[in-house]
Amino acid sequence: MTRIKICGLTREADVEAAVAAGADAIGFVFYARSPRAVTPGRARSLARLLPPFVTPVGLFVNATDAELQAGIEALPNMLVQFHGDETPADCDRTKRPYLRAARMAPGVDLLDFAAQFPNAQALLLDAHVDGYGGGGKVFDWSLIPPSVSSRLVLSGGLNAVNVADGIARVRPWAVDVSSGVEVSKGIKSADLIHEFCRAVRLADSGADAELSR
Ligand SMILES: O=C(O)c1ccccc1N[C@@H]1O[C@H](COP(=O)(O)O)[C@@H](O)[C@H]1O
Repeated sequence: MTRIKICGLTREADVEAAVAAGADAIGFVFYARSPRAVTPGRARSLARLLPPFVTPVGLFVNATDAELQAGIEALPNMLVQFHGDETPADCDRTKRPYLRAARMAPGVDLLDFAAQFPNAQALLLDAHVDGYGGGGKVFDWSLIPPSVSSRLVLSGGLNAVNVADGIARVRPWAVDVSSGVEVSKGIKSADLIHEFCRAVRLADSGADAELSR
């Protein structure tokens, strides 16, 4: 079963829509330059809407220790998503479970990158865009070496139309979407969230049918 993360939530109604649609994880952007940024206090009040077994994820880009600490204090059970230029030592220093984003572009050696981050719970693969991420851009999935052994979270320009193809080709542990379920930056559409989650479930059931043949 492919896990689903919906990222960049700023409104109660969007959190409720993501939970109702069956999302496994909800991302809060703690990066002040993002149009989807929330403060730790705002993230804490949005995260109160999460039921058990739906994981809050805090996204950081080159954050200071104080910024990380403020996010972790607001959401003590969060998974950290490092989406900037953080080194393995930066990531390990928080002593929290984390995802490490790899910004995919021609020439990126994902095997080498994976070897640098053995403690990451998963590598989150996003397209290389200006502004670090959330650009709604699909990268060339053939850049992913089949031999990479880390768990992968496929991200970057996913939407209800292309996510099944991504699942079939990459077989990721999880998929992550932000722009593809938005009407404008930081404002999600409940309909698009439901369509995205439905497309993931359909892709999974297609894969199951294939396996049982
Ligand atoms: O959402 C942002 O504004 C953002 C800013 C800086 C780094 C990452 C960001 N978002 C993450 O980017 C990927 C891909 O998003 P999209 O679906 O292509 O819009 C996703 O993990 C977002 O969480």
